[in-house]
Amino acid sequence: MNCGVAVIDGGLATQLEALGADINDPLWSARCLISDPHLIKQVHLQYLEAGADILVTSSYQATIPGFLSKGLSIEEGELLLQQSVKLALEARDNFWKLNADNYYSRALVAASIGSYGAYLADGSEYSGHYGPDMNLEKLKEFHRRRLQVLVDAGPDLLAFETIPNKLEAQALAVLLDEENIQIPSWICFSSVDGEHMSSGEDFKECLDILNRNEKVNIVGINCSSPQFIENLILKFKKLTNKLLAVYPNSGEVWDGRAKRWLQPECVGEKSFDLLAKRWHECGASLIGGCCRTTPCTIRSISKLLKNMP
Ligand SMILES: C[S+](C)CC[C@H](N)C(=O)O
Ligand SMILES: N[C@@H](CCS)C(=O)O
Ligand SMILES: [Zn+2]
Repeated sequence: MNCGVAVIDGGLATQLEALGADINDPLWSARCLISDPHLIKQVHLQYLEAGADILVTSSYQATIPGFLSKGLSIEEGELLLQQSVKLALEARDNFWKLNADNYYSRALVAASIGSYGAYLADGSEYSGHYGPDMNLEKLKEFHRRRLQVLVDAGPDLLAFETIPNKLEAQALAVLLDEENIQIPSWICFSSVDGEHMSSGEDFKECLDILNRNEKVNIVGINCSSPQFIENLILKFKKLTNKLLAVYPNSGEVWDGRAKRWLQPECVGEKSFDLLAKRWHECGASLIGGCCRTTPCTIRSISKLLKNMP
């Protein structure tokens, strides 16, 4: 990794869609694990080509209960979770065999673990409203088996993504301890106002909890507007000494009911790559893109941050 920065890949689900996959489904991108695994590998290869140092797997919305509701067995669901890691490891290894030269680094594979809200498939990863019956134990049990299966499949790290509230972050931190996870992990949050967690809670209380947990190596923001990121990095810098990861979306806003992306009310003037340079200057160490960002986005970041030709 060059210059103290690692480039994370870009949107996986939305790039699968761009390649023709139908992800309008409660499983969202995880549907492709059943129907189009070759497309998942193709997207991973596109991001490697674009200079990504870290590939995030296709398991964001892949859950055992989600697969069960499609009529699959527990064993079949677990195999699909393993497959998500295998596809990324194979893409990484194939690409590295052909491209172990000056400007590519051997990429790492981060197993994606989307929030409980992602599993609900109703956009609640941007509200954090999980209902009055939700509690720490339920969130731990929701996440436990998928975490075990993904870790056993051999990724280099874990990427908890689009976490919208403090309770879920706390559940994940406790789970990492209970399961004695030995690979590094990041926990990234969504924010819809650029100041708070999506739930409206303060980041401070949440980061105070994570600061006490050594299994969480990296914290940050994903799938939120790029316009919010600089302010949030400066905020996080005051609240934690952990490494910071930022991989915002394109700035479009997900309408969870209509299941479509809406144009932002106000469009910033700076391009994504220039913003990314600023995020690095402000202290982010891992930088990439989330939904609706593309291999072109990642190539432009790689050029600017790592001097990739
Ligand atoms: C990050 S959002 C665009 C993911 C999709 C959502 N969980 C859904 O299924 O509608
Ligand atoms: N890693 C997931 C995040 C969705 S918010 C993806 O890129 O599809
Ligand atoms: Zn996203």
